[in-house]
Amino acid sequence: PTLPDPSLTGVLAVQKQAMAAGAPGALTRIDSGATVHKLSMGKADRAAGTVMDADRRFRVGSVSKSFTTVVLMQLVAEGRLDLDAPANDYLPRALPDDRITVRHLLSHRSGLWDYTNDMFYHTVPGFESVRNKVFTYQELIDLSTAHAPANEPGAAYSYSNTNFVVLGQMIEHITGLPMATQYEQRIFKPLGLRNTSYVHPRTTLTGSYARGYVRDDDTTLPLVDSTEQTVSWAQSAGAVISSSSDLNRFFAAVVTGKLLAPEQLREMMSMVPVNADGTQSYGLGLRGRELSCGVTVYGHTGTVQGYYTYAFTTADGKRRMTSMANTSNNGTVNSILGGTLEAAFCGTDPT
Ligand SMILES: C[C@@H](NC(=O)[C@@H](C)NC(=O)CCCC[C@H](NC(=O)C[NH3+])C(=O)[O-])C(=O)O
Repeated sequence: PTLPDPSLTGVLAVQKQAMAAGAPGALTRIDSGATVHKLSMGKADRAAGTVMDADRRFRVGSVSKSFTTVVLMQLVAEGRLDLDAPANDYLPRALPDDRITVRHLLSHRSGLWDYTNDMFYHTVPGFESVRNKVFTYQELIDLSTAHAPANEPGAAYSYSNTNFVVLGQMIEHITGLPMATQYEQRIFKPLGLRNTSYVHPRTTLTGSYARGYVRDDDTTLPLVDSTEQTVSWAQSAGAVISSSSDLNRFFAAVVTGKLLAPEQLREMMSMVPVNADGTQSYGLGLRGRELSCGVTVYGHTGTVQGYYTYAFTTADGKRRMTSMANTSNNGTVNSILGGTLEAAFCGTDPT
């Protein structure tokens, strides 16, 4: 089906509402065939008064999970591991349950507790206590396995950062190479993603970037500049830095088979509904969203201190959109920002 044209007034209205709800700034980039739309407003740096622009780099949070998945699925294609084998076959230290498979980790069905639930129970104190910390994968996994699992392996979808920390440890254990090298050699370099990097545990962003501001649980308190952090609490689950242009190019490359063989792409895009009306689904390290105009888009969302991201493409890669607002711990901003999907892919206005 041909998609309606994007509604640029719709994107601007969504971004304006996101700012009214507390985001210092917002950016959106739509690539529709050869046409590029770049929309931005507000501030990239509140103290300096620097205006936002759509080319700035930012922390993408869980969109990193799709990058980690591509690396892992390439290893599957190379015969280095089997999706339905026990994860314990490929780890330096066994998880408590041998029934957890690699696929369970990729689809958030392992039941492994998400250690960030405790780590960030109090948003700003939790952030301040880890922002300069460097964790090993094992330390994060141990934080998780100190808790009972959320469900039996395979029994339910329960989103957990722990799953993708285990997958990062698994990839390094199998290949003997750091995730940074894997991302660079298998994705960043082949696709020419010059504004994408994995610099864990370095805390600074380079080049032109947006600063991020996390909101305190006490919303009467000022925003906290959360731009510099190791993101060691997330690593292969959330530490990639990228840009709207690079994320649009990445997801188009994924769905058009530039990074994965057909069998592995089919596995990654085999979606399971995760909400009551089935409009939201999860495949392997990939979110699916069915929009009001009947099109399903594929990609990932991201939430890291100071940054909300939506990065999605149509199944044929012809239209893709990345949207970011530089605040977090503000559910209103996050759900408002999701309105850019409707504007970009269905041409609707949020009026
Ligand atoms: C949901 C999202 N997940 C991610 O991007 C991962 C990497 N982020 C998180 O798990 C949230 C960490 C806390 C953020 C903090 N929140 C709190 O501290 C809450 N007390 C904040 O909002 O800055 C996804 O998959 O789409």
